[in-house]
Amino acid sequence: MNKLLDVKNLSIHFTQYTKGLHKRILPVIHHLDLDINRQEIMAVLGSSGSGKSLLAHAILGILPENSTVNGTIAYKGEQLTEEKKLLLRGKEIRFIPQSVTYLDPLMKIGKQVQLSISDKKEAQRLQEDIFSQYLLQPEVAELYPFELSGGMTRRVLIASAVIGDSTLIIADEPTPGLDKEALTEVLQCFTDLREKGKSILMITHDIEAAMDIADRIAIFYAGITIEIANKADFHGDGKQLRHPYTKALWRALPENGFHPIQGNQPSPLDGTTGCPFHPRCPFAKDLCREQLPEFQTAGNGKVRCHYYEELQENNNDFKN
Ligand SMILES: Nc1ncnc2c1ncn2[C@@H]1O[C@H](COP(=O)(O)OP(=O)(O)OP(=O)(O)O)[C@@H](O)[C@H]1O
Ligand code: NI
Repeated sequence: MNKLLDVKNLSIHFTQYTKGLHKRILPVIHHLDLDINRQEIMAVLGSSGSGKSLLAHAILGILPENSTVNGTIAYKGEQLTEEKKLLLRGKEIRFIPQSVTYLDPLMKIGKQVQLSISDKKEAQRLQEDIFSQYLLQPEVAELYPFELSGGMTRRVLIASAVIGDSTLIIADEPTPGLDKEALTEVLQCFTDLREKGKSILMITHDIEAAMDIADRIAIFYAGITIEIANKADFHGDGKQLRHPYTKALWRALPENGFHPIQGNQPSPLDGTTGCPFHPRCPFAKDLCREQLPEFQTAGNGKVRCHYYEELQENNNDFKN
């Protein structure tokens, strides 16, 4: 079976208690769908707050206590239960966290990396090997997290995630703050890992990095997957792209004319009905305001838009 991970209709809400102990339910993710094949790099694109990190945390089983998850996550064809997540986390499924605060500030770097190796006898040797592979000087093992530069910290986080036998690597924003050279290095490291048979879920804001190395790209908007496209769909005038938001993201790139997108993504508390993009969509009709579109197969991708076929045909008239 080619499919490694299959997330269907995932929703997450948080239960909060406000002043006077009033209970409030905060629905932050509604309909996330995502699948990853073996030996594939799947990028997840979406603006801040669209639910990218929460999806990663749901797969890993590290969501906060006050969260409730619905929907299904299958791994290798079987339901990924909380017990299984605990068994696989840090072993078959590895995580490169978004925040460097995941490193223990009081533990030397070498020791921290060794913690992720199950064969304790081999831990030091493997850690030294991986450091040389990631161009980290042996002395780095003796440093504390605050002594590392941004680029070095990223490399340490990546090195500890790829050490040993993993099948799926989830990288949450692995590239911000890197200079061009370090960025190329990190992206190359991901394509090497794919060559070695691993699958990678790469969460990013960087559409260009995504297009550089991903096989497919999933686009999230306000906690909903609105499109899954092949890398090849991102070219020319964007005609192959299906959702108006994806088309708008494409057209906002400097090389495509820098057409900005007006407005903001709705917050979970706005109570926006229908398609979450409708307040910003120049093509929105009554149906878009009333009903959330189904996530449907469209060519070799998927889209959640009532009028995507019409839009694909009239791509050149696209205005925003
Ligand atoms: N513990 C929490 N309690 C309440 N709301 C939360 C919690 N964690 C996240 N959220 C909300 O869920 C939404 C999605 O958050 P998430 O961290 O997944 O976004 P993201 O796409 O990773 O954004 P960024 O690009 O900024 O990292 C946001 O609106 C966020 O405020
Ligand atoms: Ni995030």
